[in-house]
Amino acid sequence: MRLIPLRSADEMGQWAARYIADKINQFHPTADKPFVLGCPTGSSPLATYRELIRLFQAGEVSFQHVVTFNMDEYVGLPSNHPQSYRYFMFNNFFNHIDINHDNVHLLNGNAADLDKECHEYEEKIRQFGQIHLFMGGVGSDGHIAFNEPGSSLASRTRVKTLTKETLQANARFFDDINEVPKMALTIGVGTLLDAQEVLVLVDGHHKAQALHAAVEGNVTHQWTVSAMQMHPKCMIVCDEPATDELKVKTLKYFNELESANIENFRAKL
Ligand SMILES: N[C@@H]1[C@@H](O)[C@H](O)[C@@H](COP(=O)(O)O)O[C@@H]1O
Repeated sequence: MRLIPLRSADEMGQWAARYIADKINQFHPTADKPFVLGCPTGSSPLATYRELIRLFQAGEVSFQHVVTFNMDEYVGLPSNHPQSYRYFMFNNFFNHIDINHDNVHLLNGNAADLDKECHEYEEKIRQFGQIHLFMGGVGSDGHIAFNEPGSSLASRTRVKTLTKETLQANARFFDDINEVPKMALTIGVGTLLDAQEVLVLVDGHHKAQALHAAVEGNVTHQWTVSAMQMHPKCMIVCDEPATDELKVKTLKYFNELESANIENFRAKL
């Protein structure tokens, strides 16, 4: 696991966007060989999407041959609801880049048969072989996608009931906590572990315990982000407040490991 300790959420966005753009460009995607990107929603990836749009506008990356799969979606929200993850993705990202909308995959939280929807989603991912890079955020309770505490670390895409903590955390996007859907469709921890590479964004003091669990804790279904310790290629990008619960020694270790890369990245900004 790599940990990239940066200063701020904006800097995280610049790092992650540059990393994703470089990956796409190095892959040389074509219609027959698209780059498959996994996408999260939430406040954490906003700066990354903004920066990816800027890189696209500057001609530094194209999404013409990029296929996307989103991590999760609420159950029962109309697709044009401003808090649906479909709406979020088009509004904050897809409408501003050159992606072919046929290449966008989002779970349908209004499907008549939700289990079938989840099963078919996994099948669609398999048809592309593998997700090359899955970007994710983390909840303050350590959930990745909507894999709430207690989720099987071998889980696949399925319906999940959201915890009270998640409902409370996401209430800020709705007028009333009772409007937050109580269920969601989410890729599983196993789905994420199958990706070739995972990039996790962790920002803010309220995520400090989750970061501690991810980096210093044991692998446990209580903090599903900790499963990323078993991934052969996972990079966690964080800001300063998120490191509040890490041991000084841990932070020093990762700072030293990454200092040349971080200096190099800042020099190019
Ligand atoms: N299902 C989403 C997650 O995919 C997201 O990573 C997390 C953090 O959200 P935020 O980035 O807004 O803190 O919470 C939500 O519940």
